[in-house]
Amino acid sequence: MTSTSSHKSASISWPAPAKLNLFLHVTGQRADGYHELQTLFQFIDHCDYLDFHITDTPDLVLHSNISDSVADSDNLILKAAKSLQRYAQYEGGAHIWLDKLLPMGGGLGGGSSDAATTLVALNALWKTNLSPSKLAEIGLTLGADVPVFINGLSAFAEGVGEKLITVEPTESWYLVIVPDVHVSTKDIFQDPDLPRNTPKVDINTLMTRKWTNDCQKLVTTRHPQVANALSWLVEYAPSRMTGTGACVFGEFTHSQQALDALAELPADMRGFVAKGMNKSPLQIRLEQL
Ligand SMILES: C[C@@](CO)(OP(=O)(O)O)[C@H](O)COP(=O)(O)OP(=O)(O)OC[C@H]1O[C@@H](n2ccc(N)nc2=O)[C@H](O)[C@@H]1O
Ligand SMILES: Nc1ncnc2c1ncn2[C@@H]1O[C@H](COP(=O)(O)OP(=O)(O)O)[C@@H](O)[C@H]1O
Repeated sequence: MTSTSSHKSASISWPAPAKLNLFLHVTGQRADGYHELQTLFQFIDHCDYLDFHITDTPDLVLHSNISDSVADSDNLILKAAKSLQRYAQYEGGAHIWLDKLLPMGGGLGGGSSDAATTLVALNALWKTNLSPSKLAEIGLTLGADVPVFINGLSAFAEGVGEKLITVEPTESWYLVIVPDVHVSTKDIFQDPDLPRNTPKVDINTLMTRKWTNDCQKLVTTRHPQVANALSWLVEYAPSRMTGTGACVFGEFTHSQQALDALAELPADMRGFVAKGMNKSPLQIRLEQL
């Protein structure tokens, strides 16, 4: 059930941060059609926020500012809450408030992050006490990016994104541009022009190699808005796309450099400055309980 009510519980919000794919390689395709990836995930301090009010009755109710664009039956927050309730055979429920601040479908992983925050927060509030690895297993059924958000640490990922090794890339400052276009992950992975056989890289070479995104060429060819954003951004910093797009990010050493570039952003582009974080804001919130 969705309500557009603006009423919020008094509890302190739980963050659901965005991620960047600092690089993204497509290394193969599985028999079920899914693609094998190698990627480097880092969180940024730009988040959605969720509030939870637990109830004795089993209803799960979502109050959100995206109820017009995402139906309840599709919303990963309700799917996550239902999965946990079912797995743990929990008899109560929850009212959940979502303050959606992250752009949707931009390769920042907001939907997966909302799902991860729901699993982590309700596991704590319902006292269902599932281990992080069990939560990640439940999360993986909702989206390939959910496990890294549950794990809460920057990671080199393989498989479809579920095999995680913790790494600590530099916590740079990023100028993220949000092109005004929706890129369908499914369409990109179905396109015959997507390169699918990048040789696997060795974890020991990660930090010294040039970071690239195998989906970028295809997405910029299909979507001039993404190409325009990148050609503007590369004048200021090393830049590339996150996930299957559409967002692109430039990497800066100091916040002021990123803010100076943001101040020059053409009027027809939208963007924000964020800090890379190797420990996610969700993990930090959890440790404060
Ligand atoms: C590419 C990545 C990298 O972080 O990010 P996003 O750009 O979505 O954030 C993710 O792995 C996205 O994973 P996930 O969020 O589960 O993808 P979905 O939107 O569910 O995938 C839509 C469709 O894309 C295809 N797909 C997705 C992931 C993958 N490794 N191989 C695929 O072939 C499948 O056909 C799937 O049905
Ligand atoms: N809570 C949610 N927040 C955002 N998108 C959601 C949510 N639940 C389901 N979705 C669906 O997931 C799609 C992908 O969302 P998102 O995770 O923001 O992008 P991406 O996978 O490109 O990083 C959205 O277009 C939307 O249809």
